Amino acid sequence: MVIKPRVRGFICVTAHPTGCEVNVKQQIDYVKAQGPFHGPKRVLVIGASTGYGLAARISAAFASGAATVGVFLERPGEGNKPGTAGWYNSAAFHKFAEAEGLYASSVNGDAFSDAVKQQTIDIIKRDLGQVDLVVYSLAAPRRTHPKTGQVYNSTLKPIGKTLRQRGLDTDKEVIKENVIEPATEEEIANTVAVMGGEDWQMWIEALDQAGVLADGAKTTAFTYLGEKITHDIYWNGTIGAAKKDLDQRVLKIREQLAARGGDARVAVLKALVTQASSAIPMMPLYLSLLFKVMKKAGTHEGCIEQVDGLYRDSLYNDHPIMDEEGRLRADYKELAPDIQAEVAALWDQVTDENLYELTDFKGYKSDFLRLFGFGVEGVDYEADVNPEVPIRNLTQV
Ligand SMILES: NC(=O)c1ccc[n+]([C@@H]2O[C@H](COP(=O)([O-])OP(=O)(O)OC[C@H]3O[C@@H](n4cnc5c(N)ncnc54)[C@H](O)[C@@H]3O)[C@@H](O)[C@H]2O)c1
Repeated sequence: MVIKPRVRGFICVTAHPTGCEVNVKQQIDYVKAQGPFHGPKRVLVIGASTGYGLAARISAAFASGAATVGVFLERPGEGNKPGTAGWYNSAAFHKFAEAEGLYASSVNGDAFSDAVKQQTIDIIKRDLGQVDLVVYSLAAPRRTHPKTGQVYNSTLKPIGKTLRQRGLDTDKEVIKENVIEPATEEEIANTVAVMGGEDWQMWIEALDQAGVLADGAKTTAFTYLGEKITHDIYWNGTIGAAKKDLDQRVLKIREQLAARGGDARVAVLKALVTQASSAIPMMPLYLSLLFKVMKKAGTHEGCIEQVDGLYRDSLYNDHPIMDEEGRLRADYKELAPDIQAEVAALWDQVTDENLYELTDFKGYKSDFLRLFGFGVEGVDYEADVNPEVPIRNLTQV
C-alpha cells in the first residue's frame, strides 16, 4: 500500500516503514562518524523506540558496541493499517544491529507492569547475565499502578495560577492565546505518579533484586528544565512536579548503586520535537523560535547529537558536565543567555503573517513529520510498502 501522513492535532496516525528505517540509519551513521567511545557493553533502555530513548539505544550499540535490550509500547502494522513509528524504528534498529553482529532484544508491552519487568529480567539473565547501564526514557500519558491497579492520567497544566500564553495552532498555522486553568492537587499527584520517579525506582529495585545489575552499573533518567519562557507550563507546572520527583528519587537510587561502585543521575536534555513534546502547549511556538535562533548560532542539535554527546561528555567521562544538584547537563546550548534572550525578544513579535519568517516553523513541521517517517530525503512515498514489518527477537507481553 501507499502510506501518506494523516495528522490529527499533535499526532500523526500513520507512519512510514521506509522513512523510519532511513531515519534510524542516519542516526547510526551519525554516531559512527563520531568514532567509537569506551561506554557500556550491556544496556537496557526503557522507552527505546522513539525520541531520546531510541537515540540512547543507537549510540550505545553503534558507537560503544553494546548489546541492547529495549522496552517500549508500540503497535505493529496489520492489513491496511500502518504500525506506529516506534514499531518501524525498532524493526530497523534490530535489522541493522543484527547485520553488524550486535545483540538486540526487545520487549513490547507496558513498562509500568510487573510482567514486563519480569520478562525483561528473564531475557537479561538468559542472554546477557547482567547489564551495566539502564536508561529510563519513558514518556507516557497514563500509568496503571502495578501494585494497586489504579490508573493515573498525566496532565500538562500550570500550578497555582491560570496561564495565559501565546501558542501556535499547528493545524491552522495561526498564533493563538492559550488559557490553561491551574491543576488540582489530584491532577498534580496523578502526573507525578505517571512521569515521576516511582517507576524508575521500581525498575532498579527489581533489576537489583534479580541480580542483573553488574557491579558499577549506572542508570540515568531524562528531564527538562528550560528557562523563564517555559517555566510556567513546564518546570513550575504539573510535569515539572513529576520531574522534581525524579530529582528526589535519584538520591536513593544513587545510594543503592553507589554501594557497588555504580551511579544514578538525572540528565537534562534540550527541548526537541518528539511525540511527547509536541503535546505540550506552547512548545511548538517555543521550538519554532528556538530552532530559528539556534540554527542561526550554529548550535542546533537533534536527539542523537544530544544523547551521543551525553554519553561521551558526561555518562562515560571522568569530568562530567554536572550542575550543583548533581544532574548531568546536555542542555547548556539551549539555555545560553544570548539564545534565550533572543527567543524571548522574538516571542511577542510573531504574528500569523511573519510566522515563517521570524520562526523556523518550517523546520518544526518537517521534524514533526520525520518522527513518523515522512518527508525523508530519498524515500519514494508513491511506492508500495508493506505495513507489516517484523521485529526480530521481540517478546510481546
Ligand atoms: N522531547 C523533549 O523535548 C525532551 C526534553 C528533555 C527531556 N525529555 C524527556 O525524555 C524522555 C523521553 O521523552 P521523548 O520526548 O523521547 O518521548 P517519546 O514519546 O519520543 O518516547 C517515549 C517512549 O516511551 C515508550 N512508552 C510510552 N509509554 C509506555 C509504556 N506504558 N510502556 C512501555 N513503553 C512506553 C514509547 O514506546 C517510546 O519508546 C522523557 O522523560 C521526557 O520528559 C524530553
